[in-house]
Amino acid sequence: MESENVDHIGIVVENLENAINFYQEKFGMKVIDKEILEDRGLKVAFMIGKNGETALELLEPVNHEDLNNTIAKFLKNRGPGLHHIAIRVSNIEMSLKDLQNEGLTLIDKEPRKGARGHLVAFIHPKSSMGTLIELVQER
Ligand SMILES: C[C@@H](C(=O)O)C(=O)SCCNC(=O)CCNC(=O)[C@H](O)C(C)(C)COP(=O)(O)OP(=O)(O)OC[C@H]1O[C@@H](n2cnc3c(N)ncnc32)[C@H](O)[C@@H]1OP(=O)(O)O
Repeated sequence: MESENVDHIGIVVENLENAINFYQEKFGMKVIDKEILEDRGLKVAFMIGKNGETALELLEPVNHEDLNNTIAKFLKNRGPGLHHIAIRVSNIEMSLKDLQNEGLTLIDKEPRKGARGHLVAFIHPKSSMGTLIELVQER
């Protein structure tokens, strides 16, 4: 399959506003999008630097105590920090088929609507060298 670029790097945080201030004040990054993903129980912010190629996606669970929420569970088990990388592709359905044929384990067999209205799908970290990988197709 072909990748376009690293779309974003997902970082789990304890407190979204504190994390936004940190990346703004220390690294001069700016927020390009902030939303609450009701269906995922997440508050997210995307931040970029001056040239804006690859974004950071900061993720905080709406309810830290809900351990059915993957991000709340991650925060409890591993603490804040790097969570996933997202690779942008032009045809997500074809990329998923290719990766499945290559023997990777798909968490999402079908793409679904993710942040910023894009189509997204995740690959299991156990089949991708220990890193959770998200595919993203812009729409
Ligand atoms: C905003 C929106 C978007 O981007 O548009 C999103 O949905 S973003 C982000 C929120 N959505 C997601 O993350 C969806 C995809 N993620 C998932 O489905 C889940 O988090 C899994 C990756 C399947 C892990 O869930 P599970 O309940 O199995 O977790 P667990 O704590 O029992 O961990 C099982 C094993 O996976 C490892 N593990 C867990 N999370 C990991 C991560 N982020 N990166 C690498 N390894 C990870 C644990 O260390 C453990 O390894 P050991 O067995 O060796 O101890």
